[in-house]
Amino acid sequence: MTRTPVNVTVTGAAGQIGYALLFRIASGHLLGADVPVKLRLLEIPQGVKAAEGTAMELDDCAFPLLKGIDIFDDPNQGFEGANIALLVGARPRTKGMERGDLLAANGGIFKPQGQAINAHAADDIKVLVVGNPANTNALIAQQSAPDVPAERFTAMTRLDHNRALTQLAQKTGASVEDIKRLTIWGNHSATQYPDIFHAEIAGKNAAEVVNDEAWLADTFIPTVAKRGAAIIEARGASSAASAANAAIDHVHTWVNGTREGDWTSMGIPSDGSYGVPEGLISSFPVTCENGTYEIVQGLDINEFSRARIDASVQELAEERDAVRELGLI
Ligand SMILES: NC(=O)C1=CN([C@@H]2O[C@H](COP(=O)(O)OP(=O)(O)OC[C@H]3O[C@@H](n4cnc5c(N)ncnc54)[C@H](O)[C@@H]3O)[C@@H](O)[C@H]2O)C=CC1
Ligand SMILES: O=C([O-])CC(=O)C(=O)O
Repeated sequence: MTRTPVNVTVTGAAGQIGYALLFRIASGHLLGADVPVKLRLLEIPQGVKAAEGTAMELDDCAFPLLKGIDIFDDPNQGFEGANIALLVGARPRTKGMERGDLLAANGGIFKPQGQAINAHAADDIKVLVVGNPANTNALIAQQSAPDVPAERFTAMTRLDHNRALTQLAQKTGASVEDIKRLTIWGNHSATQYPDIFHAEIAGKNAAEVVNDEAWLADTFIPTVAKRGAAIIEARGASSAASAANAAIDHVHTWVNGTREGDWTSMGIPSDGSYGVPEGLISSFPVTCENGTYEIVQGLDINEFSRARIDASVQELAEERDAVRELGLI
């Protein structure tokens, strides 16, 4: 039986992450080696020509699963029939820009995109927001799409999750695939909290294996939380290939499920679990099955973790209040 292609809309398609992302979507890494895709690339008018160049290269790969590429500069067309939307394009912070200016500039992108998703996307749309500030951009898009179930809007903390896995593996000499149940809580920002208290390394509690609270507080957490800045410092450009890889992982896990006995981290609208105010798009431990996710319940949160989760959630609440004041939600 021939499968109907899945429509995947990618915004910011001509950017750094877009260039690292599109070839992997087209080669089957996003949804699976047997799932045909059609790409819908959304750019601003100045980005269209570069997106056309990338589309030429995609054609030149002769990917068997790639059933079409269309390029748009109008979100209403870009999200038409979209089953999966990767919102990558965002307004970066430039010199002298205050946080409020950044939120306002991104509101000008994510509000109309949320409205376009509401009006034109397929009924089964799943949205991943990558563009920063990812959690609050996701909140703006979600609030602008009242007819789409809120849980379909997610923000990317999988890059943080993957960074934490490797830091922990390198510290303990374990292999990344032996590590399970690690969690990123809160915001995709320097306040995020990578939590190893429930993680397991080859079946043993990770915090007990590490047994070094000073390393946790002074090395592990800041290394993971500030990794984006460290990459910018070293590379002279922000994480692109690793961010694209994390976006692939996020959607692949959401659609195809978490592995047995493990969970992942996703920024999702809070249902009030773990004291995170309902509606904030915050990172939680989640399991995925059959294209849906559920927050892992019943974890004991110790004092060390509680203070850090609360601080990151407080930052999310402040960002929400700021965009509310700007009339964006
Ligand atoms: N959540 C996460 O873990 C991470 C998030 N990021 C964020 O991802 C975003 C993209 O990063 P890069 O690709 O490196 O940036 P980039 O600047 O190379 O590309 C962004 C692209 O978005 C396009 N764009 C801007 N406004 C748009 C709109 N309204 N509609 C469609 N396209 C639009 C631009 O023309 C540009 O081609 C940034 O906000 C970055 O901070 C980056 C790394 C990790
Ligand atoms: O700050 C940025 O643009 C990059 C980023 O989010 C990250 O690498 O985690």
